[in-house]
Amino acid sequence: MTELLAAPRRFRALGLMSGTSMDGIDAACIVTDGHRVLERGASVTLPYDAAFRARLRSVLGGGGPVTAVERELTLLHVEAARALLAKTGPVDVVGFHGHTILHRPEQRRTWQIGEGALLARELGVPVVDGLRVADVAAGGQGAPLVPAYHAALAADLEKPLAVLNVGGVANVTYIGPDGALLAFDTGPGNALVDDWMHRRAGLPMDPEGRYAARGTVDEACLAALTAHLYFDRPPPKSLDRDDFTADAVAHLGQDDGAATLTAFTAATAARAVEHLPQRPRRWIVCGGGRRNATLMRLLAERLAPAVVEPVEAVGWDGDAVEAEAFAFLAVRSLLGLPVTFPGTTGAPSALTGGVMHAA
Ligand SMILES: Nc1ncnc2c1ncn2[C@@H]1O[C@H](COP(=O)(O)OP(=O)(O)OP(=O)(O)O)[C@@H](O)[C@H]1O
Ligand SMILES: CC(=O)N[C@H]1[C@@H]2OC[C@@H](O2)[C@@H](O)[C@@H]1O[C@H](C)C(=O)O
Repeated sequence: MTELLAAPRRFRALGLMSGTSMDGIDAACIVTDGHRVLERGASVTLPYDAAFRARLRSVLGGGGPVTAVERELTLLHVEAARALLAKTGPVDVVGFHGHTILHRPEQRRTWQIGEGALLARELGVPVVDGLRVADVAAGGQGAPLVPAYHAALAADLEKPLAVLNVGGVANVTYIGPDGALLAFDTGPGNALVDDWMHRRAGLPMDPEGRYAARGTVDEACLAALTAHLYFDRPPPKSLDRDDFTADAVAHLGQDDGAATLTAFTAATAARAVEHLPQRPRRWIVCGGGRRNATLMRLLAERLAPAVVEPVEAVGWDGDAVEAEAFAFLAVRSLLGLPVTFPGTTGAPSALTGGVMHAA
């Protein structure tokens, strides 16, 4: 407590995120008082090699031994954090997401692997992890967590506004004219397309959406995919990476499959509108999916007349938003401020969260 009282009002914080795409670790620094984003600093990405990605994939679901992969994942986070600290200089706290290997909020289970204590020891900086745990224990979805940061970043932007993150899974944050938040996972992001490209073309993704652009959307398959009851369910709601499969497109050719799965992501993100209190006039898109030109075109078509643009249009860094968010949430945790809200995770009330590991 004395330590907390002595702590600076402005915190330099470093956030670390290993997302559902399993493409690597994003690390970013910000300066914040836990309410406002006072400065956004440098960021780095440490990509996973194919062999580690395969090992990480092998522990998804949590059915087998995870210790060795968890250790390796943590040491890769040490490497990513050190690379960033070399650019930014020392920080007060690190926010560590870890990697989600299981997410079953209806069973009050969510599991992010990563050893916060080891990371804190190696870096010599206090680490906050376990940011989803208290929320899920209280009956919340434990996700999405980033909306509180979207709201802080969007403080001066015109509302209502929708922020769409297209990572492995896609999630939306709606910020109403009064600042009220409504957030949920909309459906698949890039994960199904990535897996499809991996199987059919040996590629980690559909670069810029070029394969999807050459293909034709199979409307019957798209209808079968979007018939899933998840999309009718009102929020709060969240997804595990592998809640959807590409089985419905298995018989399609490489390009038509990519086109149909990309349309699936766009169609379900657009269906989020059904659950929003008002139609946003502007959608800003972060996450790797904003680099997929075919996806961006389909989103613009389905959300018209709303404007759809990458978050760079408002000066944010679409690759760093999630890592920055975990820096922000770590500071909020340190200050005992809420990190989840009834409108974001369905938490029964605004809740703080996170587990602190001393350096
Ligand atoms: N140039 C590109 N063209 C097409 N797709 C791209 C491109 N660059 C990145 N992507 C897509 O973005 C994905 C990575 O996105 P991102 O880093 O936002 O995901 P994440 O942080 O793992 O996910 P999550 O938000 O689910 O935690 C890649 O797997 C790929 O599908
Ligand atoms: C359980 C889990 O790790 N969920 C991720 C996933 O990836 C995107 C979407 O699904 C989102 O709900 C969440 O990540 C971001 C960082 C979040 O919590 O806001």
